[in-house]
Amino acid sequence: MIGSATNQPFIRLEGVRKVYRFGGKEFLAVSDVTMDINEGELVSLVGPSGCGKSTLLKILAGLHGHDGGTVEIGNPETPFTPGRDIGMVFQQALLLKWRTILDNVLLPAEILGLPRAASRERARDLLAMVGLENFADAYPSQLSGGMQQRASIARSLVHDPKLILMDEPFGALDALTRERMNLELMRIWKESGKTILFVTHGIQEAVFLGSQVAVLTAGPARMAAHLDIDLPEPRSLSVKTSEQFGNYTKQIYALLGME
Ligand SMILES: Nc1ncnc2c1ncn2[C@@H]1O[C@H](COP(=O)(O)OP(=O)(O)OP(=O)(O)O)[C@@H](O)[C@H]1O
Repeated sequence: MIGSATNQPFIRLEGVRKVYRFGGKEFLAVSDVTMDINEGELVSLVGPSGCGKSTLLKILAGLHGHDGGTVEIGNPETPFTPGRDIGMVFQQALLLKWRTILDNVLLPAEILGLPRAASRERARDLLAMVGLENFADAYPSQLSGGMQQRASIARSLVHDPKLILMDEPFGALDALTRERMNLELMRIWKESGKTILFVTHGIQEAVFLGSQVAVLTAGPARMAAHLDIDLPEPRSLSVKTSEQFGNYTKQIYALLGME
């Protein structure tokens, strides 16, 4: 984990509120979310379905506005340019089927008009980092779901963004592949040093991956807690059987009223 040289957090959310308006009606999706996130953290956002996790991610991505509170990203040491500095990973890999894996990974660099040769080199390095170096010229249909999701993680990193937003990236994968992808993501996070926000329904997944876990309660989203997760490093799957891990998951179940 890289620490920020400044005392100012990388992300500052203060009393964030979001109202959806449709058909003359209003729906309060996020009522009051306050949290600070330092650079280099992997923060899991966990909470029940419909509690506003994706909405919060979309606000951070600049895809949705907010109706109250403040959202600030960046600090004097690490300035932040919204269109340039965000990488996104969704539940589905959303690869373009007519483009090779390498060309899919290159897409954000192309859209941003980054230098071609350097981007290709970086894309190849990223494919190696996610274990797909031999699939650069393959097409998405030739890859398994887990491999496609690894390609989409490489794509989210190709333009070297400062913030990666992940919305249930492993939700569509089978249980074993999901565990393998958790280990992969852990390694990629350590290697890249990026700030990552990771939305999940999975309490175990949230604790296993997060350096911090933000717990949101049911709609409208409110912060129930923001926990620091202190588990032995490097984390391996066996940590899930430890008492410490069990205590964190129990605490989150209790916060969600699911004891
Ligand atoms: N574009 C929209 N217009 C109106 N309501 C919306 C819109 N997007 C989301 N909502 C509502 O806002 C609430 C929060 O949705 P959101 O997708 O943020 O929740 P979530 O916690 O990510 O859910 P899930 O875990 O099931 O994906 C839900 O009740 C949803 O119906």
